[in-house]
Amino acid sequence: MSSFSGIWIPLVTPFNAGSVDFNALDALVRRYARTGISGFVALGTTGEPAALNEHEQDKVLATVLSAANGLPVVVGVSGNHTAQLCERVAALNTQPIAGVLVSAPYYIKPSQAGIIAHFTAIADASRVPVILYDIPGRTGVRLELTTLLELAAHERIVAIKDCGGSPEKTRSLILDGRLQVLCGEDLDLFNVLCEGGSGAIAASAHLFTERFVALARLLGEGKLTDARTIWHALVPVIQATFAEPNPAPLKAALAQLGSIRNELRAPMTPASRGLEIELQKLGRVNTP
Ligand SMILES: O=C(O)C1=N[C@H](C(=O)O)C[C@H](O)C1
Repeated sequence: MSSFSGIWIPLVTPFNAGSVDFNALDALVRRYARTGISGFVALGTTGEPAALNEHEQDKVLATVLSAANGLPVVVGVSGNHTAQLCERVAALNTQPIAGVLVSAPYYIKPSQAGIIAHFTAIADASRVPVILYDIPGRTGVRLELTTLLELAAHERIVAIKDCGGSPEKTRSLILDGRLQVLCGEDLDLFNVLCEGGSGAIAASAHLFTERFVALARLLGEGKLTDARTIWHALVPVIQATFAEPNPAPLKAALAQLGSIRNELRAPMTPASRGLEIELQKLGRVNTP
């Protein structure tokens, strides 16, 4: 059975003078692959996939796969045209990927029955595991608990990236036990892992990655006091990472570290100067 647990990094897509910076992406992935993370998400929300054409998306995936050093790679898939997404997933299945991370159809607000049919069609079209991505703040549509429990019966739907905003729903899914629950709301990470979540897909884990890994390990071992110390130091970093639209703060922080250029594609804009200064201070405070 595939395991979606531990800390997964939903990678940023570096740019340089308007083009995708594949060298920077390659170097990032090689570095993170040595930090103890469980895997990567390519083309997740943080990777600005809507700003990439198909050729760029394919090349990003190829770059991540070749640099991941054997770590599993999940690919983000989003859209609201069920048949087209089934074709996309079937095409992705030809790649050595660990799964697809599929968000609910955005903008058009289908019924729960429509959502069940959508995910079922995609899971039927896939040979690799499907991770549901519940993020109503971005898609405009909630995945109700009954919907998720029905989808959990599908043999290829094995996990959820949970940004659903409902601790009760998260708890019910953990107790149900059929879907591995990956926290997708970084500030909820400590609580979700304590409740029995399997891990996290956390954009903020681009920063102080080893500490996120240690946090998950310590909580798994029941070492609450040590885990708390790490968590309390990470909270301001996570807050700053999401103080402005993701991935702008993250790209500013990674640029300060010299890993990438501080560039996004329109309509996304770079972090404000004030936040850049705050990120710089946090980097100094948190650097051992
Ligand atoms: O790219 C992702 O996957 C993530 N997206 C969330 C978001 O941008 O809302 C945040 C999460 O940390 C990972």
